[in-house]
Amino acid sequence: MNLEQLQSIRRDLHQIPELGFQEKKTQQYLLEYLHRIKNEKMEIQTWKTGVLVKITGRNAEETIAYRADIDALPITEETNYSFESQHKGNMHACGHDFHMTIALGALTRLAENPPHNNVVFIFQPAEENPGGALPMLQSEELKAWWPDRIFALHIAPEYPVGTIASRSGLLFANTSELFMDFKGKGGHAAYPHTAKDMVVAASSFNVQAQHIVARTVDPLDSAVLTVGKMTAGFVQNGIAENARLEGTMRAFKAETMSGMKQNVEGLAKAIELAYECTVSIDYGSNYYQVFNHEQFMEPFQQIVEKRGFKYVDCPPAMTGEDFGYMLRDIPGFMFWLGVDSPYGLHHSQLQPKEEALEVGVQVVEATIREL
Ligand SMILES: CC(=O)N[C@@H](CCC[C@H](N)C(=O)O)C(=O)O
Repeated sequence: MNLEQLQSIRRDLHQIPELGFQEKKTQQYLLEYLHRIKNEKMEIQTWKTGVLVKITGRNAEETIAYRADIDALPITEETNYSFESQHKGNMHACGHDFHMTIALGALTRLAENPPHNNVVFIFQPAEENPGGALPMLQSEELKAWWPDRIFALHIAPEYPVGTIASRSGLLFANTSELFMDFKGKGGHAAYPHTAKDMVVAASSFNVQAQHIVARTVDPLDSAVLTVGKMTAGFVQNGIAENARLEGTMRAFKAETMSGMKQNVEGLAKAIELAYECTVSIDYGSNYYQVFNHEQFMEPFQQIVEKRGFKYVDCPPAMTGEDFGYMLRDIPGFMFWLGVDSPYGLHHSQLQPKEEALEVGVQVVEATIREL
């Protein structure tokens, strides 16, 4: 498969972004492609909206797996691509269209010329939300094809095409979503003393919550508390009875995350008292840290450099990934693939360079054959 074919697949997938566990068209697209190239070495099965493919190795001693996530984000695309999202309000703004295309490219080459060992390709739903990796790990389908080793990639807008970045040990943080509902008393804007204003209560929570990272987390440790969405009220001259904050917390250490949750709960109680309201907290999905197993990193670096690409030993990031659960249970690693976009992950104008597709396919194929 050449770059033109990879681009064509990526552009098809880019137009049909679907949220976690709703990836029906994406699954259909993957299955149609896989059945077109299917041969006697390949087996295909589905799990919810995901797909698993096994290629039997020539002389298999073990099984290596490669995981690609397939879901998209509720972001309205602003790239002006001729092939922009046909699902208004959803976008492949985290590069999962790239991840799937690279998997299909490597799979096609390996199906034509099978590797020594068995390989399982995992097209996993719901990475962004609510998390597909953990239930997939517990599924009969994956248990039947349980791999000995596993790896995955994520596109990296900040690195040039041809650069691969990773590290031994911690790569991505522990994460917890944060959903908070504030309930007070609505009223007329001109009579604030008769109401309990949840715009003020939720704003106050968000401003004060910034002290949690700044003043309760050891400066030599690292954590994040970000509210990405805030909704409240109905009208400009009314007082909002309800407000909702939606965010995420990140920490490199699990105990730091527990401490932050205690502080969030303490502050919520203080807001209840101060603003005479009720506050409920839901932590949504929590992802386990991505921790790369040391034994793979040196051989992987050699595989990358042997193909003429640049390997960078990078610092850990505050991104999260439910692939962390897979690495908790199966030895392996994850790496960043440079795609050189002026706009970052989760941005409505993310524009990864498509030349990186070929780099990804070469590295994934070579890793499966040589690691
Ligand atoms: C690589 C990446 O961007 N992953 C997402 C994972 C989201 C986890 C969860 N929905 C949360 O927001 O905590 C990320 O935002 O890092």
